[in-house]
This record gives sequence, structure tokens and C-alpha cells, in this order.
Amino acid sequence: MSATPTGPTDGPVVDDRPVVEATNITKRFGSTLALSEAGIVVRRGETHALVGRNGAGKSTLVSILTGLQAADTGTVTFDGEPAPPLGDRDAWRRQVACVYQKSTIIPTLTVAENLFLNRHARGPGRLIRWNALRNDARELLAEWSVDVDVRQPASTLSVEQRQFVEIARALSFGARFIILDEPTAQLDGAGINRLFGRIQDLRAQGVTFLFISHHLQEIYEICDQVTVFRDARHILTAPVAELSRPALVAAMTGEDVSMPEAVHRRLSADVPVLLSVQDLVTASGAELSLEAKAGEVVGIAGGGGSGKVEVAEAIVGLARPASGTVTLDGRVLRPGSVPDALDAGVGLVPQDRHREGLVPLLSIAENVTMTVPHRIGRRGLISPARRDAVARQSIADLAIKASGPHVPVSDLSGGNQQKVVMGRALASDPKLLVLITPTAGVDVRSKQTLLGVVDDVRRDGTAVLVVSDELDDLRICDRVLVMFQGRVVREMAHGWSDNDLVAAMEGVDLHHV
Ligand SMILES: Nc1ncnc2c1ncn2[C@@H]1O[C@H](COP(=O)(O)OP(=O)(O)OP(=O)(O)O)[C@@H](O)[C@H]1O
Repeated sequence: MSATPTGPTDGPVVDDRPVVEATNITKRFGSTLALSEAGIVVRRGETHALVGRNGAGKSTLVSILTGLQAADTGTVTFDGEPAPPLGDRDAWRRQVACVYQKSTIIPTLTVAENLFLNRHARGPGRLIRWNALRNDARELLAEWSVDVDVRQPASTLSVEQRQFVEIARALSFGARFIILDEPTAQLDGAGINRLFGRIQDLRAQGVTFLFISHHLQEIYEICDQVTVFRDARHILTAPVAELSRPALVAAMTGEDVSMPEAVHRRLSADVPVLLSVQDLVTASGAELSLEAKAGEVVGIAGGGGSGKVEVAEAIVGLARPASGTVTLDGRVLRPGSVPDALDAGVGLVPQDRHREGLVPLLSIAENVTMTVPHRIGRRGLISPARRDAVARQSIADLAIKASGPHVPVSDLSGGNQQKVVMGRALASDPKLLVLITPTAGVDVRSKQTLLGVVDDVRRDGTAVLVVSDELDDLRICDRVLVMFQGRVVREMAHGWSDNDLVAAMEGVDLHHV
């Protein structure tokens, strides 16, 4: 790997030995080369970004740095010492922890139990000393200023609290090096600010972070070094301040990339209304009425708690609304029924691809064609050739990085899994495409591909709802309805300014209603 320039940082650099150094790491999965003589050096006290396109090898490196997988070749050292043997989990926990997007907290246990249950001294008769356990948990959280009641069940924690509890747990094992894997993906603006404040505080207390994100502005905000991986290789490591945004994108993609142009088409008056949502009220009380014409792209924007996801889920049948009707091309959809919505011509990219999206152990072909049995066979008999053809088309159209249609979805990187979800939504040639946070966890180039799809389908007369708080997602819309606290507070015509939209999502500027 290239030399690591160590520019002056404003953080407390204590000594110069790297907290972690991975050198010449190669890792293969069958015929896939996930890492090729790649490496990284993270120095004490820095917040170091690891970026790269989907499938670049980031997660594979994290699994090797945390002792979950062995590299085929190469070495890992912590503070100059060889990494522990793979099986010695406790020794690894003393060095490093990763806070993943998916929680590793057990929801049915309390916060205190999650923190200490398996390593707490027991009293006479090996009984758990609950008071002592709770006190230790309280002390730990107080030490790291985490304001959470240790008796509450972990299932009641917000995403943000859960992350803080996981960080405190890692610190309690002695680790002072923490990997954050897409930590902001499920947080709203205020939550991100609090997380960043916490990272700065911990950094001042001597904690080193490796920060993985597809949001480049976050890297410029919070990190001082950045390492770029591309196609399984280390491309560069540099101080963030010395790398321009175009140079960073170019390093990630090997080319210059710009986001899809916001092409705005004026829909003529005689284009028919395809989707009509009338007086929809969700179980949590969010309200929406809207009409979308054939070929129209309507954004539903809003921060956390705005109700945008709830209304979208009610439209597509993932949740049963309290009242209201959804009509698609003259057909009233059955409330709370996804099969009915699919049958009526809805294509869906759900918010959580792990929960409602994919069956990980099935192949790309099986996942993509799951909702369109009629396209791949007759009378219950599936034609494998036709199924593979549909999948190959998706792989080509969406530039899915995989060796073929039979690869299990669990072997794909996160961003490529998201493309499979999009492929499945498109496989039915939907009349209405509903995209809920479609580019979460997706790199710049893949974002361009996914958003480019919208332009293709709208040309064919599909109505599209884009439900998101990402400005890049919303920019492709003909108009954006902004929700705040369960209501549409503003409709923004195409050509809005970033500031106006962000202000509206934050609930500012309500006089425009
Ligand atoms: N268990 C596995 N079996 C087979 N292939 C795998 C496995 N894990 C990862 N891969 C492959 O290794 C490559 C690197 O994947 P990795 O998950 O490390 O990428 P990533 O940079 O984390 O991507 P993303 O940003 O999309 O999460 C990809 O081509 C992926 O398909």
C-alpha cells in the first residue's frame, strides 16, 4: 500500500504506533477476490474514514480487523503486536469492536443485561447479583456519558441510544479502537449531530475510530484521514483536508461521476391520474392525500418522525391504515395487503431490505423473480431459463456486481443487495414504483444507476413515489411533498434550493403551508 501521509491533526495524537495496521491482506470467496494485497494503517487518536464503492471490500476488511474471518494472506497488528488467534474472542474484544447497522444487542434483555450478563461475578450458589450488575452498568454508562436507564428493555432503545450502548460495551472490554459501519444510515439530522458530538468527545478521551460511510460530506465533517478501496485494492490514504471531493470520488470510482441531472418534464394536462391517495391516516396518525399522474415522480420528504415511511408503507400494504383509500389505475387497493398491491401493479423497494426485502440464502434469480411467477412459468411450473434471463437483465440493467444469476444474495455486498431489491421491484413492470430510502448504503456510482432507473420507468408511464430525506434522491422528483410531524407542511416545485428543503424537513418555514 502507499505511504500514509500523517498531516497535523487537531486531535490528541498520543504516540505514533498505529492502533491497527493491516498489511498485504488478500481474501478470496470462491472465485471472488474480495481483498487483494490491501491494507490500512490507523493511528491513535484519529478518526479515519474507509470509503469505496459497493463491493470494494470494506466489510471484508472489517471482518478481518475484528477477528471474525481470517485473511488468506497478510498480517494484522494492534499497537505493533500480532493480532490474537482467531478463536480468542475475548482478546479481540480488548482490541477492537464494530458497531454495525444491524444491532448486536439482544432486544428482550435489559440494557444492563446486555452490557454485563455473561461476564459478571456471581454470588453464592452462582446466583446473578442483579443489583451489582445494574450498578456496574450504570457506572459504565455514566463514565462515558450515556444517558440511558439500564433497567429498560433493549428493544425500547432508539437507534441512537443503541449505538451509544454498543460503544460503551466495547469500551468496557478495554477496546479503544471502534469501527462504525454506516452509523448515520438510520439517524435523522439531529441524531447525526449528536453522534458526531459523541465521536469528538470520545476522541478527546483517547478513542480511535474507523468510520465507514457512503455520505462523503460526513467524511469531510468528522474524519481527518481517509482510505479509499476500489475493486479489492487499497487506492490511497490521505488527510481529508488535502483531498478534494472530486479527487475522492475519482479515487473511489476510477472516473468522474456526477449525479443524475434533474431533468424536469412538464406533464401535459391530459395525462391521466394513476395513483390517488385519499385521506389516508396511518395507525400512528400520519395523514396524506395525493395524486400522481402516469410518468410523474413525486417525492415524499421528511426527517425522522415525520411519518413519511408510515404513509408509504400504508400505501403499499405493508401497514394497515386507520382510514382512507388508495386507488391505482381505477382499482381500490385492499388495506394492509401487499399481495393485493403487487397484483394491482405496485413495485416496492422497502426501507429495510433485511426484513421485507430479500431472502438472503436464495439466489439473485430467485429473489428478483419472487413476485412475478407468471413471467417465468405457467401453471406453477417455473422455467429456470426464463428466470435466469430475467435475472441477467437485472444484473445488466443495474450493474449488479456478481458472477451470475445463481449467486446467493447473502454473498453480495450491501449496495448490490439493494440493487437486487430494485430489480425485483422492476421485474413486474409496475404501474406505480414506491421507493423508500432507496439509496441508503449505496455508493455514488450505484446511486446514479438506481436513480437513473426512475427516469427510464417514468418514460414508460410509471408513476413513482420517492420517499426519502436524501437530497440526491429528491432532486429527481417533479415535486416534493414535505412532511413534518405526520402532516404535509409544504409542497416544493421542482427546482427547490437545498436550504429550503432542509428547512422545511426540520419544520422551519411553516408559514408557507
Ligand atoms: N461470504 C461471502 N461469500 C462470497 N462472496 C463474498 C462474501 N462476502 C463478500 N463477498 C464478495 O466480496 C466482495 C467484497 O464485498 P464487501 O462486502 O467486502 O464489500 P463492501 O465494500 O463492504 O460493499 P458495500 O458498501 O456494498 O457493503 C464482493 O464482491 C462480495 O460479493
